[in-house]
Amino acid sequence: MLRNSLIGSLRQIKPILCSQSLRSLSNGANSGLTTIEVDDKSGIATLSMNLPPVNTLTLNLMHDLIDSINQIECNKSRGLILTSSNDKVFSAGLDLKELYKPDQERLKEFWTIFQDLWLALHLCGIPTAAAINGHAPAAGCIMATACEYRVMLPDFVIGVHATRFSFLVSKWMMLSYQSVLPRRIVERALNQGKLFSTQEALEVGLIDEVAGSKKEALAQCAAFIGTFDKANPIARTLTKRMCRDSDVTELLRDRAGDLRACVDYINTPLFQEGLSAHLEGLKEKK
Ligand SMILES: CCCCCCCCCCCC/C=C/CC(=O)SCCNC(=O)CCNC(=O)[C@H](O)C(C)(C)COP(=O)(O)OP(=O)(O)OC[C@H]1O[C@@H](n2cnc3c(N)ncnc32)[C@H](O)[C@@H]1OP(=O)(O)O
Repeated sequence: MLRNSLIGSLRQIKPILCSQSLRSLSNGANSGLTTIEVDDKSGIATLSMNLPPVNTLTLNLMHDLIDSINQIECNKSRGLILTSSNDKVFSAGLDLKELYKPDQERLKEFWTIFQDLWLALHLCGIPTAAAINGHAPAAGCIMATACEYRVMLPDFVIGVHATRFSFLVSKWMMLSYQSVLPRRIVERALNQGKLFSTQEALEVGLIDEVAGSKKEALAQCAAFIGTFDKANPIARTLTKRMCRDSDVTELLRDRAGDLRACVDYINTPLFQEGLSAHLEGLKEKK
């Protein structure tokens, strides 16, 4: 019953490209904000975000990421490693400019594609890992928590600091955080708007390992993906999705409701004032 409903829900977001032959993965279908490199020996695909200066999740980057995840999954790569081609920032999270005094239709599209991206990553059938080679605040952290394993480089920060700017997060974003960290730590960190240093993130279990360089991080992610070699891939995928069922059901059950709540909240003076101050703060930093 659970499995059938899960498979039913998953069909809604199944990649549409799966019937095509995609042995040589390219980003022809998107606008080049991501790159995919497949290691011929291991069969593992590295998906890099490549939107200077800080990989903000714009509509285009999110579209590219979804296309790329679908391509990698359809091509039956052995695993997916998400990383950044910027050596200081993994991702700065959602594009704040899209949230400030937004055009209402575009905001709806923006939030819907963010939901799609999280679902694509969270339910990706193959093993996933994040090589976090730079700062990963807010939605940058949420993307990393949607992966199955996290390796991070030293001297960066990761976490969801939304409350600092009077932002809230959706329940499914919170559940993503909570799928990695104990609830009491999530509750405290969200309420504090805490960004964890690499070392703190390791100590609480937000990340699994620290790496000395990006090359090492990619190797550690690949080693994690290799740990599934003895598992039957279909059984593994179904098991992963069953384990994640309660996290995604919250969103799949009422995507329209989540969209409405978020759009309403983003339009409040509380949110808009907090965002305006945050954007000023980013400018003044210079
Ligand atoms: C009651 C029921 C309610 C139900 C639920 C309601 C839910 C409501 C939803 C509300 C939305 C909440 C969603 C939150 C998720 C998010 O992801 S929001 C994004 C948050 N991200 C940030 O705050 C990160 C901000 N950036 C930084 O901290 C730094 O840039 C950095 C540490 C990532 C990197 O620092 P550095 O390398 O020094 O670069 P900068 O000089 O700071 O930045 C370069 C350049 O980029 C601009 N920029 C940075 N981040 C963003 C961003 N997220 N969006 C847009 N632009 C960004 C920055 O301003 C610089 O621009 P200029 O060069 O000055 O033009």
